[in-house]
Amino acid sequence: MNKERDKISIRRLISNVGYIMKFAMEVDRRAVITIFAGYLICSVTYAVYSTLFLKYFIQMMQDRRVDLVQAVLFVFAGIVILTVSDATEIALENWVEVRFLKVAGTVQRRFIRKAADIDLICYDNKDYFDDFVIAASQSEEMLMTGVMSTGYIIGHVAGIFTLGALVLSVNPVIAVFPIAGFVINIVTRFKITEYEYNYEMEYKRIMRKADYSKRVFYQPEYAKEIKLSDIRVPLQLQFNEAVDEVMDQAHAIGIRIAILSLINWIGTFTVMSDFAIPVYLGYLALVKKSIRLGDVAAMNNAEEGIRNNLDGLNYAFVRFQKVGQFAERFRRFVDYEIQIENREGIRRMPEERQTLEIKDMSFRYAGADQDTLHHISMTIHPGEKVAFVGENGAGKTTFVKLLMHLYDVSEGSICYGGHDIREYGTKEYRDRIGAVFQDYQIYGATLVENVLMDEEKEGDRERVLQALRLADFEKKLERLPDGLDSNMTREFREDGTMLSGGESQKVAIARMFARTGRLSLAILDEPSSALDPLAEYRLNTNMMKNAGNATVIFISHRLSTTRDADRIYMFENGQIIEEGNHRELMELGGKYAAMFEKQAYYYQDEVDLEAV
Ligand SMILES: Nc1ncnc2c1ncn2[C@@H]1O[C@H](COP(=O)(O)OP(=O)(O)OP(=O)(O)O)[C@@H](O)[C@H]1O
Repeated sequence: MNKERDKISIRRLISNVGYIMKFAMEVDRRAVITIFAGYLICSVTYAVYSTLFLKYFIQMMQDRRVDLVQAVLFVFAGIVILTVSDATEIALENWVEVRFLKVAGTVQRRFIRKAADIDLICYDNKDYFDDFVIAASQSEEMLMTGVMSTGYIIGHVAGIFTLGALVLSVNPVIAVFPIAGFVINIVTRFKITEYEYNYEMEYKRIMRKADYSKRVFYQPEYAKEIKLSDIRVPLQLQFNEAVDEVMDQAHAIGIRIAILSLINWIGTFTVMSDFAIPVYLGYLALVKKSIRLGDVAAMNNAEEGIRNNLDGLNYAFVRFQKVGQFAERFRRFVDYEIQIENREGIRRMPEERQTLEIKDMSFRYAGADQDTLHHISMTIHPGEKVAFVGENGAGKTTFVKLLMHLYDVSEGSICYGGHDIREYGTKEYRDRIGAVFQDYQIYGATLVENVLMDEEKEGDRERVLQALRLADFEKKLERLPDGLDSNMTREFREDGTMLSGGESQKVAIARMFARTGRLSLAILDEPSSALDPLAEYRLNTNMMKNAGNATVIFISHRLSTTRDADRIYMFENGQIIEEGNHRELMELGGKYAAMFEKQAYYYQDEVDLEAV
């Protein structure tokens, strides 16, 4: 966690709280106004009851101005006022709980929509990512705290004004006591909150490491390796170190907080209220005889009320401080302007398949100190089958991510049909591209949804069946309990289907076949890495046969799969160092030829697939 980024000025803090309130009003104006009005009513009625009512009652009794019936009626009126005040508060608090479930739902819906649309670049930036995770996980709590604290503040300020007016009308000196207590309280409380907040941030930073180790020990996908290796040792060490560090921090901050709390308690409660006020009121009533018995009771209650309201105000401010700090992230998330994903474009995508032209293009990841791709140029005509090869980390996946417009290029351009792809609406452009990446996912949904990657509509089934057939998944499909409706993963169902690595990859590949009719460009990033040689062979033949007129770009480390490509590009350190078809590159006798020969040597015993 970046400490500098967490430091914000008081002005910014106030503006952040204002931002949260505006957001809350936008989501549920009625709830916010009801909360404010409710706390205002509770506070004023209680202030009136505990002072004016009591004062007149005692004075009437003292002066014997009332008979029994009047006294009973007066008491009854008091009970009614008190009941209204308390009942409003209780009802309000219960109502808020329920109402905020609705607010939370609305906020979560908005956040999920935004998170799904956020640019990929944000996932590469640790700070953005932290902002998003924290903003999304704490948004409801923060909104509720912000609104409730504002409600409390309105109530407390109204209470202080009502009671303050009464105190000032009797004896202004009495007002000094709660104010002095308030000052001690606010200074110490703010400091305590600052310590607590810093600790919380440090805790999150330190525990991220520990959480990682914990996650690794709990999750099934790590279980095999954990049992079969000693990776647990460094992870356990990491966990222990994090816990020790957190404990040291807690100890250091704990002592400071304890001292401040003591000062706070002595200053605020003991000296100011329990001792100073009663003594001063006693002096006024008994020695100076400047106030009456009713006034003593009313003043004592008023002072207590003012102090409680000031304390409440104080707590509300402290909570504001937290809300304001968290809101910094919330704001960054809500205000983040989605750049690529929501781009509408100024040009419609052409209906016909077009040439893809990359012109002197370079790319650098955000925060990186050098380019990952350098001055790449190439032209891919419609329907061509093109292979990208090269060592790990050479930049092949980055290049296809740029072709899919998941990032904007840093220099140069990518053109489709003669126009920069930034001129097309992102969604419309991507709609024509099918991609299977190395890190595809199988989702906790039915098989048919996993292939369509969309809701199922009428007439989709036949297409999905055909796609699964082409992806060589037919045999497995016959064995699935509910066929296309089988639930994948055990995320939500005990009896969910767990696919093997190769089977999952076939489902991912079927996604591509399910769309081939509509595709202009099919991208396969090592589509056959988890397949056995036979399945790989079938995949390649099916892909070439069924891609129709779509341009196919595939990345592969097994050079036996690239032989039939129209053109092969060899990547090295973010540059293209060789290009041509298999025969040309072999004749060139460069890096491709050397790599191919090395692989041929290792795989010479591989099955003669043409014969299968
Ligand atoms: N999100 C990212 N942020 C910063 N650097 C990245 C990011 N993704 C990849 N890189 C870096 O870019 C370089 C190229 O990675 P890329 O995945 O494009 O290589 P590749 O040729 O596809 O490798 P492989 O064959 O192993 O899949 C690598 O050095 C990698 O560390």
